[in-house]
Amino acid sequence: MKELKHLNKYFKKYWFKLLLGILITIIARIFSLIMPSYVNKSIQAVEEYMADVITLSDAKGLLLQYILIIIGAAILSGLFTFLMRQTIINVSRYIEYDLKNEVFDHYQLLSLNFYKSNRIGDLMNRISEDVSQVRMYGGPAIMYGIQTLTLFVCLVPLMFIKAPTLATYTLLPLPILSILIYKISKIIHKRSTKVQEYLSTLSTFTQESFSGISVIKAYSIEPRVNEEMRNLAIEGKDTSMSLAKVNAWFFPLMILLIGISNIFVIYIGGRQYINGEIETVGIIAEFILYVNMLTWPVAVVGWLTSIVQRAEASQKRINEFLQEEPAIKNIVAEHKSIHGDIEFKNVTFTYEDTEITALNNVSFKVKAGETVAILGKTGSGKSTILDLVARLYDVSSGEVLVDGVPVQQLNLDSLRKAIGAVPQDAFLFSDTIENNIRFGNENATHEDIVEVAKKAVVHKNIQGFAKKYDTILGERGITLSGGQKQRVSIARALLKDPKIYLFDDCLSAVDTETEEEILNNLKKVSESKTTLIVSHRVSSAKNADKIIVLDQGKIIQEGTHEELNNQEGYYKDLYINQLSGKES
Ligand SMILES: Nc1ncnc2c1ncn2[C@@H]1O[C@H](COP(=O)(O)OP(=O)(O)OP(=O)(O)O)[C@@H](O)[C@H]1O
Repeated sequence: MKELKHLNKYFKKYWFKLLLGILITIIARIFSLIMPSYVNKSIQAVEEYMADVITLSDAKGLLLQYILIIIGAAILSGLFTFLMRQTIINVSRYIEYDLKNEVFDHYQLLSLNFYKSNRIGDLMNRISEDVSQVRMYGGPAIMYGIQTLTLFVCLVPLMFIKAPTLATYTLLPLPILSILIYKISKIIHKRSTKVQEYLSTLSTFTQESFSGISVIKAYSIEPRVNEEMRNLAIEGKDTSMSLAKVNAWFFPLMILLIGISNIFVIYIGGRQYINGEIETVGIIAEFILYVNMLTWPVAVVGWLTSIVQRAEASQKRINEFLQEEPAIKNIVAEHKSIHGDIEFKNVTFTYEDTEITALNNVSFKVKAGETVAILGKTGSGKSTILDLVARLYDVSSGEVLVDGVPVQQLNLDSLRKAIGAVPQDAFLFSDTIENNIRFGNENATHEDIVEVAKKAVVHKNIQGFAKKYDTILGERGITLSGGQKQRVSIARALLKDPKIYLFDDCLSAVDTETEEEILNNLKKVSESKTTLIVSHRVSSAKNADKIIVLDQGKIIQEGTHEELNNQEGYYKDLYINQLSGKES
């Protein structure tokens, strides 16, 4: 139960509703207890009439009175059972909602390293499946727990007062039922976990098959994929069958044990009645009703134990992530407006997971408003520079300064709000094109969006779609070509109108003519903005105020287009190659 202590704050938050729910549960159970004794009384009244103790009209009057009481108690018990679900189950839904938000908010704080070291499926499972398991503890477990406790506290003593020997025999099979249900619940849990795991494998497989359908078709590997699918289906059938088999035991077992209890009641009760140890046959009917009322709560004891164990295991997994400290911490509370000067001072950076030193003692300065292009072979550390400016990672040694202040000492929100980043693989959400661009500025009007789309040279393409700016983009924007996606992503950054632009090879998928047009537009837009452009093309770099060439994490050349073109080296070779149309 140690892990579940995390939920205490939520129980405190909803204490009133919870307490009310507990009271209502107790009242609902007490009303349900009224019925069996009045069934007994009704039979007793008939017995008395048959023995000529009371007249027919007295018997009728008594029966009517008892029936009305039974109906009234059933209605009240039903009403309170409804209210019980409305309070306790509602509280569990609130807790589920709060916990999901808490986990999600925490996920948002965690840095990229966390996402790399944990699978997305695992993150999703903890926020959905595990939170649902925990909800069962916050709702059904409490509700059935209180119900069972109330019934036991009220009913068992009542049964012993009415007929002690009969009560002993009636209750005898129930603990066995409880233990059996507990054991079966555990097996059910194990097997349903396997089914869950299987389902997530299946969904990953199908998702990949559909996303990669063009590769599958191009390589003509449909038979292999079909075979894999067939094997997965067989595995799915086997795991589901093994779950169904054990599930099939649940209710028959319950019915068997209720049956045994009922036989005890009838046999022992009948003998006791014949021997005159119990005064009325109505007691037998009353006890049969008690047995039926007790069966579910007794079965629930076993079920509850396994629910609590599962909730504990799930909360443990949730807590593991909640206790994860964000690697990038925002230690400065006050916001600051950013001007746009950037400086790298002897920056070395090693990725923790791969231990690759992406940048090695890199130093350079960019004045606010300047444009700097970063070139170099693939894997030379270009994107890493942009990531460090946005403080997606913290440097291993050296300093990244923005406006002369180390980025760690800037408010993270201020820093990131001042940056408009266009990543290498433009990510678009499954939403309209307009909303995807609006991401850059929630308050922008349609006209603003059209204006930036024009600057990013994607307006004409968008106009070509039937629904224009309202075109919904599929998962990862599959309805757009690579170049269109890049340009929508550029429009999004332009709309933000930030102080610093970080363009990461974001024109790689557009033709050189469009590239030229976009670059001209960007030049106008970014006149007073600090701009870092990562590229493989000289055409994107030649107009920059400064060009930096990286190789294996080190700066090997630095200067303007003219300067670098006048010295032997990577830049000049690249320029000549690209001029003559060859690929570098
Ligand atoms: N997220 C990451 N985790 C671990 N290693 C990484 C990560 N990103 C990059 N690296 C490694 O760091 C080195 C520099 O990568 P970076 O992406 O900065 O290069 P790049 O010059 O932008 O390459 P490209 O031109 O291909 O985009 C590479 O060796 C790469 O494998």
